[in-house]
Amino acid sequence: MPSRISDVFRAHPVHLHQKQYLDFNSVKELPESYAWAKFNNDYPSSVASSKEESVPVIDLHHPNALTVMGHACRTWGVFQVINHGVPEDILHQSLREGKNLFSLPMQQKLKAARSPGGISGYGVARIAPFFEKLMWSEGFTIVGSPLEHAQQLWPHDYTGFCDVIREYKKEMKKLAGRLMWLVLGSLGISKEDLKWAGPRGDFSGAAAALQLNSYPACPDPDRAMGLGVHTDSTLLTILLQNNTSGLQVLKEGSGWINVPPIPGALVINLGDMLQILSNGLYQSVPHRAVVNRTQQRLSIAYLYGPPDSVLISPIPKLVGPACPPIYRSVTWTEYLQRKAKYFNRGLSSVRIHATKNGLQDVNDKIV
Ligand SMILES: C=C1C[C@]23C[C@@]1(O)CC[C@H]2[C@@]12CCC[C@@](C)(C(=O)O1)[C@H]2[C@@H]3C(=O)O
Ligand SMILES: O=C(O)CCC(=O)C(=O)O
Ligand SMILES: [Fe+2]
Repeated sequence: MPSRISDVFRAHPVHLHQKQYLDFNSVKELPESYAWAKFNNDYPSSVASSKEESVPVIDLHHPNALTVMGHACRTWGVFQVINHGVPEDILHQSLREGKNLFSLPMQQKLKAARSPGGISGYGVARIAPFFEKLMWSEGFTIVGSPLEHAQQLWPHDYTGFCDVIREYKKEMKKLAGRLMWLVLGSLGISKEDLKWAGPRGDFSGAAAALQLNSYPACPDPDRAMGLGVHTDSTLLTILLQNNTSGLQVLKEGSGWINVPPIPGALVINLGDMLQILSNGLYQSVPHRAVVNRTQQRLSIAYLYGPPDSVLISPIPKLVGPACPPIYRSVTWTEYLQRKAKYFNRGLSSVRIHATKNGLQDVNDKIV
C-alpha cells in the first residue's frame, strides 16, 4: 500500500495511446472517438434553467455564513464563495499561467507528459479510461513541486510559472483550512473532535493536488463532453473558473444545474472523503464540464485531502446507536487507489452498512 499520494497510481497505470493527445486547435470536425452519443443513460440530460434554482453563493464575511453553508452542504454539496480573502491578482495570474501552458505546441506539452503510473504532468483526466469516448479537454496535474515539469515545458523560463503556482497553493491551503472549519462547524464539530487537524487546527499536514484544466472551443459541442461526470475524491475542492461557463452539478430531484462563473468567486465542491467523515450527512456532488463552440474554458481545481497517513472514518460525535458508522476507515492514498480501480463505486467499496431504505449510494448511480 503506498503511503504518499504521489505513489497511488503505480498500481493502476494508465497507458494512453498517442492518438488520445489530440491537437484540438487543428480539428475542424468532431472525431467519432470524441462523440458522446448521449451523455449518460441514467441521468436526466436536460439542464435546469438558472432562474429555477442556482448554486448558493456565500459571503464568507457575512455573520450567517456558517448557517448558510450548512444548508448548502446538506442540500447541494456545492456552493460558491465570495469575500474569501484570496487576492484577485493571484487568481488572474494563475489562469494566465494555465492559458500559457495549454497554448504551448503539443510536442512541447508532451515533454511534460504524465507517466503511466505517475500523478503529476500533462495529460488527459485520470478518469478517461472509465468512459467509452474521449473527453474534449486536456489537463496538467501538480502534486508537490511543479519544478521538474516546468523546466521541461519552459527550459529557460520556468520560474514565473513556479512562483505563481507556489503562491496559489499557499492561498488555497489557507482557504481550504478555513472552509473545513466552517463546513465541520455546521455539523457541530470543533477542534477537539478532530485531532488530525493538528495542534493549531490548521490542517498543516493536509495533502493536495492542483489540476489545471483546459476545454478548447469545440466544433460540435452538443455531442462532446469536456469532463465526464464524477465526484472528487477529496475532502473539498476549490475550483477557479475563467469567465466561460461549462461546470454543471447534479442536484437530486432537479437534474443538471449550471454553475456560472462569478468574477472573483471560487466554487467549492464537497468530496468523497467528507462524505465518509460526515457519515453520509454531507454527500459529495456529481459534476461534469461541458464545452462550447467559440471559447476556450479554463479551470484550476485545488483538490484537498487529509494527511497521507491519517485514517479517515466517520467522526465519533456524528455516530451513535441510531446512526451507526456507514464507512470503514481508509487513508486518502488507499481511497485514491480504490477510486482508480472502482471509479464511481469507490465509496460503496468502503461502505460497511447497507442503506436503511435499500437504495443505492448516490455515487452508484453514476455509471
Ligand atoms: C488527488 C487527486 C484527485 C484526482 C486524482 C488525483 O490524484 C489528481 C487529479 C485529480 C483529478 C482531477 C480531475 C477529476 C478527477 C476525478 C481526475 O481524474 O483527476 C480528480 C481525481 C479525484 O478526485 O479522484
Ligand atoms: O472544469 C471544471 O469546471 C471541473 C473540473 C473538475 O471537476 C476537476 O478538476 O475535478
Ligand atoms: Fe471534479
